[in-house]
Amino acid sequence: METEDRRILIIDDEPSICAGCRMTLADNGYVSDACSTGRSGLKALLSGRYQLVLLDMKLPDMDGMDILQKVKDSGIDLCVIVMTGYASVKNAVDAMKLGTFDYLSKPFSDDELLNAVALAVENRRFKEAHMAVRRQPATRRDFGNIIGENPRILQIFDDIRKVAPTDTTVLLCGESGTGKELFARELYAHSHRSDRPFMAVDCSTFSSSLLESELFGHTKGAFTGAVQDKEGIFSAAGNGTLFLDEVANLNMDIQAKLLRALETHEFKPVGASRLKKADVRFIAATNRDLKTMVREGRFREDLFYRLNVFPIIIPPLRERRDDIPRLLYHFLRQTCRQTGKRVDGFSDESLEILVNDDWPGNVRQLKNVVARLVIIADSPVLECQHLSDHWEAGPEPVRDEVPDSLDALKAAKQNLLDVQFGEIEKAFLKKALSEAGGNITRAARRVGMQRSNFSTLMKKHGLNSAAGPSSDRI
Ligand SMILES: Nc1ncnc2c1ncn2[C@@H]1O[C@H](COP(=O)(O)OP(=O)(O)OP(=O)(O)O)[C@@H](O)[C@H]1O
Repeated sequence: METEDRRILIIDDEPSICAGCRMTLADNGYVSDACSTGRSGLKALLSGRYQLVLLDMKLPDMDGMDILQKVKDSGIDLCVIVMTGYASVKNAVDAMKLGTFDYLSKPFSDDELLNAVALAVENRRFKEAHMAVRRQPATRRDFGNIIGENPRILQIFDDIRKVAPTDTTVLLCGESGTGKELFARELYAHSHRSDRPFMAVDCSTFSSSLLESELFGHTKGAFTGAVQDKEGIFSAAGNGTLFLDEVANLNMDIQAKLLRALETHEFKPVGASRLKKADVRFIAATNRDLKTMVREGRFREDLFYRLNVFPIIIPPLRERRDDIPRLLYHFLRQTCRQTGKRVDGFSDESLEILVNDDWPGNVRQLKNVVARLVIIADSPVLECQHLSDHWEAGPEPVRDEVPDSLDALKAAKQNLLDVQFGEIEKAFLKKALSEAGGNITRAARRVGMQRSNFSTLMKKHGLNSAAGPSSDRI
């Protein structure tokens, strides 16, 4: 974007902003022009000469949103950085929904301007590179640590291959145990920062005050017990990658500090008066619906858009059942190696039950179940009998984060009840079916339910009538 044919346009009615930006950009090798009205700016943009625009949202003759909409309608592929006052951050977020890449809150520093432009340039290069390169057929050869051939997993490998070489922030979303950390590590391994540190922080394991000092460090005397300066994870990550797990657990105060770190790559240790720089690549993960949290006012909207630049959704295991046999055999071999025990495989019947299970704890639960089955196995083939032994050991607890508000506590309680009640409900259906020899009508009658309700519940739990005598819960 530094060359003459890839100019930057600044549209702002304040001459001092235009002049200041142009000077800073010129000092750093960028070529730019400026327009002081919306109409002249729009005309210049529609000429197609510009690939990046710094756009003021409040112009005397036109609204910035109208300009954005018209450019979008024209089909011109433009990277937009919105410049806005603090009062209109909401407006800026709306603009992001129209395809805006970034926003700068006025007044902004030269560094903030240059950071935003550099990110936009990098994003542009990334998009161009991948438009030019023909899509490679999905292959899993270079993802040796991850077991999966399901099309949605292969698509994730493809996405990781594309996004890993950039410094773009990635948000991994998926239920607990789906493999978010594993995918984060693969992303890191495929990035140009793979020879630098990978630091993982579980945001749910620290109290808010401790987390701030863990992340950003602290100075001596910053709080009781801070007997010396301490480097935080941001500093320790050096020029590496920071994996923020369970990012939904950050409180509002730390969210604001993280937002600054994401925007300016600057952070302030607790008790320090000066900002420090950190050139870190961020990967975040969540098992919560951040959009809902934003709607409920529990997660900052601007931080959400900052994190959600490149979301990767990891499906729960029950939505990729074709991978279950591969995972079962992978963990079977792994446990056999670790324990020195010889178990060759699963009987067809037990495999079918395992494949049809709901796996609320996803791959982590499956891994633990296989380990337990191998340990208790007394024959080279795992039979249904072994599964029922496991079932008596109780369902796998689903790990969850420590709630940080009354609402979150209630949601956690409901979640736990749903999971545990679901298990009881399923066992109840299986028992009734088993006692009725697999006959749905008789099973429903025995427990005093209408057949239609009974069979709806069976569908909910993925049971068929054969799930009677032989089918036991894993
Ligand atoms: N596709 C997979 N292939 C092999 N192992 C996997 C796969 N997915 C997950 N695992 C294993 O399952 C366990 C849980 O994975 P991981 O910790 O990455 O999940 P997570 O989504 O980050 O969980 P949480 O949200 O609870 O932190 C790990 O031991 C991981 O190695």
